[in-house]
Formats: sequence, structure tokens, C-alpha cells
Amino acid sequence: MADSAQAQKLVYLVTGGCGFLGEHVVRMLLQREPRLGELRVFDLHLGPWLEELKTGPVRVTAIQGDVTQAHEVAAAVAGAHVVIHTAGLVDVFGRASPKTIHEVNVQGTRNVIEACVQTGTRFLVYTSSMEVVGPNTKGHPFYRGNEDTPYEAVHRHPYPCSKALAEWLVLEANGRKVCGGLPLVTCALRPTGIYGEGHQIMRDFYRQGLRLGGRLFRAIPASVEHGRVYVGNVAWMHVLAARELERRAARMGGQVYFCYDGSPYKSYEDFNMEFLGPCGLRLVGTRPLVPYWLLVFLAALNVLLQWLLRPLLLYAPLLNPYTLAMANTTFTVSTDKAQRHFGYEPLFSWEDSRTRTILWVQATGGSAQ
Ligand SMILES: NC(=O)C1=CN([C@@H]2O[C@H](COP(=O)(O)OP(=O)(O)OC[C@H]3O[C@@H](n4cnc5c(N)ncnc54)[C@H](O)[C@@H]3O)[C@@H](O)[C@H]2O)C=CC1
Ligand SMILES: C[C@@H](CO)CCC[C@@H](C)[C@H]1CC[C@H]2[C@@H]3[C@H](O)CC4=CC(=O)CC[C@]4(C)[C@H]3CC[C@]12C
Repeated sequence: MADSAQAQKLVYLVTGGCGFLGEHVVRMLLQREPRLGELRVFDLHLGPWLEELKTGPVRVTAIQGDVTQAHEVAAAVAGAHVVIHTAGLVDVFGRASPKTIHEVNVQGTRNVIEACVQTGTRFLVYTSSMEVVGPNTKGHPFYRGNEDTPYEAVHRHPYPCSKALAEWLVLEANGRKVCGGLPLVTCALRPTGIYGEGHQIMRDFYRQGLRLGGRLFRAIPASVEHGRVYVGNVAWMHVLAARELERRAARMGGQVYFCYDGSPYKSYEDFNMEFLGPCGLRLVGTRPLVPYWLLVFLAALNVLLQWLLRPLLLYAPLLNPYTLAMANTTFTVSTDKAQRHFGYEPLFSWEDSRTRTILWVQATGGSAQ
């Protein structure tokens, strides 16, 4: 990526490129990265939609692979200029074992870093998560916080633990000499709860509402605020960070950035209703309809049932002590660090983000897609 090669075409690798966020990153790169020469999409499960991208002007290479396999990662990274590492096991419901979560999120990230070092790839953008900060096990609110806000980040759950460790590995790797002697430049982006086209949990809530006769029942006080972020803006921030890492290496290298946009702060349920309301659902109750102690009891019961049923089937409902604590703790971000460091501005307004998400829920929410 030297000055003399303004017109040089670059090879990008997106790990997890067929996931919810990954697909948006892939499409955003194709639309908004003029220097893109080849796009490698690496995922455990390749999506059929990749085929349609192969007919465009940029070479799109689909690579079926596993980030826990170092040799597969090294082969995919070799010759890439930039890696956007979004692959991860997102599980807060007890579907996967803590060991598997650690292997994918931590060892997978270690493999990506080592592959960059071995093959001479210099630019690495890592998709971290707000969860590396909190909410913590004590349920302390994080109110309009930024990257420098002091907060007691204490985790026990395997998912945030793995994301925190992986993020640390990525930041620590900044400055390491890669093959050829130049330094690796890394940064980590921390999305809050992402929403938008392809968001499975949103679709699950929609289907649950349809089953309940067009109603959802309030379980969490409206005063508990969450900061959410539109997937298109998260993708855009990745593309911009990847593009600017070389030019602004001294400023951006080793830094973390929350992913933010203009989405309003609301409770998890009220925010979902911004989309599910126009799709015909209603949130019943201005206050939680069941007492909190009952939710705590049901969440604990779900853990017991999950354990008892494990030999027979995978019982992994949305409600467990961890997700209840998440939903019931204020976590909102207010920052302009990405704007200051690399000129990020949200690409999609709140109105656009909302409309796009509503159209997607309407189009696919009731279908098996
Ligand atoms: N969904 C959310 O609200 C948030 C997600 N994140 C992070 O964003 C990233 C993407 O998350 P989502 O798109 O929501 O999840 P997702 O599950 O839709 O996408 C993850 C992708 O990684 C792939 N993957 C999983 N294990 C793999 C392996 N061993 N080797 C290769 N590929 C593998 C999956 O096949 C999937 O396509 C993750 O790193 C997650 O931790 C961060 C903050 C919020
Ligand atoms: C108690 C229920 C009553 O309706 C509501 C349960 C909602 C939960 C399933 C979600 C509440 C908060 C969500 C998490 C949050 O948005 C942050 C996240 C960041 C990530 O990196 C991955 C996803 C998630 C953990 C997200 C998962 C779903 C919730 C716990």
C-alpha cells in the first residue's frame, strides 16, 4: 500500500464474511472500497448469495474454512493486504460449550494474528464487542460512556471473556514485525447490540409475537436504556477503519473504538418495537408484567432445564441469568473517537436504518428464510 501505487488494487480478507455482520461488510467493501482488487470471503459456512457477487468487476473468492485451523487461516491470509476479522461464535444462550467459544473466538483470533505475521499482512481490523466492557457481573450501569470511561469490567460468561481476551491479543499484536520487517497495525471495533437486515433475534421476537396473537409482553422496565447500532453503519466503520489504518497508523494502531450511530437510546424491548410495531406487533404493558424476582426464577429454571435436557436435546431459550442481566442493565455509548481518529460518520441515518430493518422484517420475518 505504498504512495507510488495509488492505483494499486488491494486484496481484502473478511473472516466470518457470511455471517450477519460479515455479509454487510462484504457488500459494503464491494460498494465503497475503490481500491479493492480481490475480496476473499472466509467462513465455516459459505452462503449461496456469494455466487451472485462473483459476476462483478472485483474478484470474489469464497473460502470455506475454520479459524481454529491455523493452516487454513494462513492459506487464506497469504497475499492479503488487509484482514477484517469478524468471525466469531456469538453465543450467550448456552448452545456451544465454553471450550468451543474459547477455541473459535480466542484461538481463532490468535491464528489470524499469527497468519498476518507469517505471511506479511500488515493491517488487521478486529470485530470486538461492547461486551468486553460490560455490563459487568454486578449490573453496574454504563451511561453514555466512551472508550475512556472508567468501568469495572468483570466477566464470568464465556462469550464476553473470550471477546475480551481476543481483543487484548489483537491490540497487543499492534507493532509486531510481520514477514518483511514492517510493523503490523491493528485496531478493534466494539459494536453495541447490532440490528438490521439479517438480525436473527429480531426475527425470533417477531415470530414469537405472531404466535402470541400480535402481542409481546413487557418484561424489562422502559427506563433501562440500551445503545444499539445499525449493521450498515457497523460495516461502514469496518471498511473505513481498514482503509485508514495505513495512512493513520500512528493514531489508530492499537486503539479501540465503540461502534455508534444515531439510533435512539431505548430499552431493548422498546427499541425492537421501533421495527416490530410497524410490522403489526404491540408491546403490552407500560411496566413489566411479571415481577423481576419471577424472571430471575424462570431464568434459573431455564439453566436447570438446559442441564437436565442436554443428553436428549439442546434447550437454549432466550432467557437465562446472563441475558436477563444484559437486558436489565443500562449500557449506552456516547463517543466521537472514531470520528476524530479516522473521520467516521454514520452512512445511514436513523430513519434509513429503521426503514431498511422494517422492510426486512416484513419481507422475511414470517417466512422460513
Ligand atoms: N450481533 C451482535 O449484536 C454483535 C456481534 N459482535 C461481533 O461481531 C462478529 C459477527 O457477529 P454476528 O454477525 O452477529 O454473528 P454471526 O454468527 O451471524 O456471524 C459469525 C460468522 O462467523 C462464522 N464462524 C463461526 N465460527 C467460525 C469458525 N470456526 N471459522 C470460520 N468462521 C466461523 C459463522 O459461520 C458466521 O458466518 C462476532 O465477532 C461478534 O462477536 C459484536 C457486537 C455485537
Ligand atoms: C429478558 C427478555 C425479555 O424480553 C429479553 C432478552 C433479550 C436478550 C436476548 C438480549 C438483551 C441484550 C442482548 C445482547 C446485547 O445487545 C449485546 C450483545 C453483544 C454481542 O457482542 C453479542 C450479542 C449480544 C450479547 C446481545 C444478545 C442478546 C441480548 C442478551
